[in-house]
Amino acid sequence: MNVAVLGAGAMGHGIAHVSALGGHSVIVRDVEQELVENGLEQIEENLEGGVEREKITPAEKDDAIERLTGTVSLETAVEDADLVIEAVPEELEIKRAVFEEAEEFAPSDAIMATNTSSLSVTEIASVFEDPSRCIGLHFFNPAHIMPLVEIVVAEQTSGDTKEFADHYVESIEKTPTTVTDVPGFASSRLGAMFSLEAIRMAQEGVASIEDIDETMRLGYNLPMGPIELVDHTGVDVNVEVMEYLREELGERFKPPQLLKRKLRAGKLGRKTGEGFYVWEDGEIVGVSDTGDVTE
Ligand SMILES: NC(=O)c1ccc[n+]([C@@H]2O[C@H](COP(=O)([O-])OP(=O)(O)OC[C@H]3O[C@@H](n4cnc5c(N)ncnc54)[C@H](O)[C@@H]3O)[C@@H](O)[C@H]2O)c1
Repeated sequence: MNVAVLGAGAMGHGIAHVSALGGHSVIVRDVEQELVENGLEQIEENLEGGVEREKITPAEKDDAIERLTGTVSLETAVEDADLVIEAVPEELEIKRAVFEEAEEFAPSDAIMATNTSSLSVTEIASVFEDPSRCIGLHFFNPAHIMPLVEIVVAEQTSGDTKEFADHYVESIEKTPTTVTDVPGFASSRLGAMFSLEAIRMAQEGVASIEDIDETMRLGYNLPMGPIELVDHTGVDVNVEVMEYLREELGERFKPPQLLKRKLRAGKLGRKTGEGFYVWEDGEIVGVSDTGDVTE
C-alpha cells in the first residue's frame, strides 16, 4: 500500500522506517527540506544499525530505502495514499489543521491515522467530512524497535477502518492492542500511575529512588524503573500528561510536588543532563540531590 507519513521527527521517521521495511511505498513529509532530509538520513542510519545487529539483511535495507521518498509538499505526500499517518507535534490545532489540508488532496477513501499519545482521537476525527475513516495508531518510541502499536478506536471509527488498521499493523510485524478512545488510552494511563506512585513513595521516604526503580526492574522484570522512565521521557512531558489525566480522570493523577519541583528547576531528565538522576551521554552517572519534600 502507499503510506504517507506526515512529520519526519522522532516518531515520523520511525513509522516511515517500519512501513518501508514492511513492503509499503512510503513518502515522508515535513515542513522544511532539511527536516525531511534529516528524517531520511536517520532512517538509513537505523536500517544500517539493523543490518549490523543482523536483524535485517543488506538487501532488505536496500529495498526499504528504495521504497522511501521525502517531500515538503503535502499534496505530493497524500495524493496517492491508501494510509496517511500523522506524527506532527502534540497539539490538537496543529493536528486538525494538518488533517483538514490532507483531506483536500488525499483520495476520499484513504485511511487517516493519528499517532497522538494523549489527545482525543474522537475530537481529531471530527475534522473529517467522513470521520469513520479516522483511527489512532499509537506507536512507541523508538518506533523501529518497540513492538507495540496501540490501535485507538474513536467514537466514529468504522469496522472497515479498524480492519484496515489491524492489517497494516500486522504487515509491519508489530503487535497490536485495541483500546477505546479514552484519555491516556491503556498505555499512558497505566504508565503515569506507576511513575506517580513511585515518585510519591520516594517523596514519603518509603525507599530511595534507586531502590524503588531496582525493585520494579528486578521484581517485575521491567527494562527500567518507573522513575528512570520519567527521566527518559522527560519530566515536562510527564507533568503535562498527568495534568491532563487529572483533569479528565481525577485527582489520583495529580503530579507529586517532587516532580513539579524538578520541572520548575528545569531538571527535565536525560535531555537536560539531570532529572531524578544525573545523565552523561545518555547514561546514568549518579542520582540527583532531590532533598526532602513532603506533600
Ligand atoms: N516522542 C515520543 O516518545 C512519542 C511516542 C508516541 C507518540 N508520540 C506522538 O507522536 C507525535 C510526534 O511526536 P515526535 O516526538 O515525533 O515530535 P517531533 O517534534 O520529533 O516531530 C514532529 C515533526 O513534525 C513536523 N511538523 C510540524 N508541522 C508539520 C506539518 N504541518 N506537516 C508535517 N510535519 C510537520 C515538525 O517539523 C517535526 O519535524 C506527537 O503527537 C506525539 O505525542 C510521541
